Amino acid sequence: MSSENAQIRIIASMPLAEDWGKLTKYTFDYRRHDGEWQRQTREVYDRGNGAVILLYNRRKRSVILTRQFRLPLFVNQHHGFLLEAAAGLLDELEPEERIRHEAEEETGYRLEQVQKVFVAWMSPGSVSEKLHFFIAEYDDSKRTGSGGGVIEEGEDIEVVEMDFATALAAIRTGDIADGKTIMLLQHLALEGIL
Ligand SMILES: Nc1nc2c(ncn2[C@@H]2O[C@H](COP(=O)(O)OP(=O)(O)O[C@H]3O[C@H](CO)[C@@H](O)[C@H](O)[C@@H]3O)[C@@H](O)[C@H]2O)c(=O)[nH]1
Ligand SMILES: [Mg+2]
Repeated sequence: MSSENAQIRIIASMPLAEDWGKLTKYTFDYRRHDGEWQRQTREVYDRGNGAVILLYNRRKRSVILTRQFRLPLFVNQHHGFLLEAAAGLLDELEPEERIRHEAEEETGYRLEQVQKVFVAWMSPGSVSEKLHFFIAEYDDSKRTGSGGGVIEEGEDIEVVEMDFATALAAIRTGDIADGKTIMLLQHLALEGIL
């Protein structure tokens, strides 16, 4: 973060919470397009950057998803069990290294080749996370275990193999409702990969 440039001056930062993630209230001066400076405050939630991967199989025309409980949804009028592409926080690792590790931990597939497709900010008004998107081909020979995540960390991940057509239909019905997962499924369709 640059604290000062021609258009932005950070005036103060006040930690509101420093626990799992960091919630900070920033006061900054912003120079508007008409040249006037305006003082503003914004809360920023920082819990690091992340990576996500969609596993696909051309022959079976299928994808590998995970289903796990997500508390933030549960407290916002959803049952909480969300279908998602495998994802994780970087924790100091390079995105490609992290996502290979995460894919095996969560889905049980060990992938040699992963392809980076794009980077996106998923909630830019409040969350600082930058998310790195990957895809990779899987087949049964790459299966090393049953996945499921790390019990000690409270993970209880169900691995779901789904027809690609069923997954695309599930976006329309709302059964797949996770942003990063929708983006990767649509990427496979748009690029004609599946
Ligand atoms: N103690 C504690 N543990 C937490 C907390 N939040 C998450 N964890 C634990 O931290 C681990 C995070 O797992 P990852 O696989 O690394 O991340 P994720 O939860 O799947 O996904 C996150 O990253 C994605 C990609 O950046 C995001 O898309 C997703 O929203 C989420 O933040 C899990 O074991 C989870 O239980 C918390 O507030 N307290
Ligand atoms: Mg995860």
